[in-house]
Amino acid sequence: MAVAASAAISNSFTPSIRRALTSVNFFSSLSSLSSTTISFPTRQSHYPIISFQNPSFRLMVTSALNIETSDKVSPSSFLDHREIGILHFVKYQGLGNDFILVDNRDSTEPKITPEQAVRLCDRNFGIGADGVIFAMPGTNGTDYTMRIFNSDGSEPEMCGNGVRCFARFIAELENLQGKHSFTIHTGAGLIIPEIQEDGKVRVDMGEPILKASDVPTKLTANKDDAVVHSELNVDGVTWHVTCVSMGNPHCVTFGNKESKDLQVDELNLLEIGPKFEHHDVFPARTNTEFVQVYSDSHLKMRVWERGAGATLACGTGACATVVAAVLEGRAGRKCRVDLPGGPLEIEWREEDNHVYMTGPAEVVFYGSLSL
Ligand SMILES: N[C@@H](CCC[C@H](N)C(=O)O)C(=O)O
Repeated sequence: MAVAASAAISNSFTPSIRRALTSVNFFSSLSSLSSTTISFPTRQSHYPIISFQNPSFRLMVTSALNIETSDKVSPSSFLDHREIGILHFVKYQGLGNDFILVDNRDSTEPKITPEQAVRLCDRNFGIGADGVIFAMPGTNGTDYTMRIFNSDGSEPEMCGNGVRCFARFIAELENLQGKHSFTIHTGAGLIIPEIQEDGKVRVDMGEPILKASDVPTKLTANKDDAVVHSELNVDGVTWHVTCVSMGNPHCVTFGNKESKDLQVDELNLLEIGPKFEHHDVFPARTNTEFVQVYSDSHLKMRVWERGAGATLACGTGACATVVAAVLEGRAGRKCRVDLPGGPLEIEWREEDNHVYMTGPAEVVFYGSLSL
């Protein structure tokens, strides 16, 4: 079985990668090893090859770590192959929030189902990711459409770290270098990422939605139409919450009646997170951000994501956090938000009411699978 799968996969690689694999007798090693390292005479000095044997799908990945470019083989030549039954993907991460990116530009139907996404996202039995993202044809005149499945198979409207990865993925697919900007249709409307010269991606995330019924939350609005610093009882503890949608719902808290200023490292996120996510005041469930204020322009945040649990970062969550901090009078409009996976720069601009997010997005590895 392993050899058959490997043979199919081998055809998906560029000739130089195939030569390298063949030269170390890769295919016979696949049936007995779960992990091995291969020297590559191509664009990478050492290519760790990891194979997963799984009854429901077969997968091989090639790591993109330690890249030393030495010839003309480009990642897009790998992605260009289109064998029937074989799905190529690239795994990306934005501050440790990781995604399986699928080239879906030839169809408006996602190439994998939510159920398959759950299996692929599994960190023990699959590739491991917080979600699967599809790069699709544009809608209403946009360059592209982005759809995403969370690791639980649900489909959110938007993903901030994901859209930075999406922009880098498009640049790779289209073989673009340097500064580039795209218009992307998402469930949260038009999103415009711009790849900067340094490789980071700055994203116009649009306007935050504050109207309680649109977030959505059943909590009563107390500041115009918005829910700001409102009391929410979660498992006997009264938390102060501000509700913000960045296309997807967020509940932001800086503390509760017992501990007014949170020490976010002390939180038991696994216990408290799901109680917020499934609270009956959030009809579409919610993402929750627990925030500590360092200064007027520096916040620290941990997140419990709807449909994905505790992740290392959440872009829409960082945006919602700064909006909530401004509404509660805790910080200015331009902040650095520290997440477990690293910092994001966020600005809620007064001039256009848009939120701008800047941060990294990197390839982790390339892979192929037969579903
Ligand atoms: N990690 C993402 C958010 C992904 C969607 C979220 N889990 C939801 O269901 O709304 C981000 O970086 O924004």
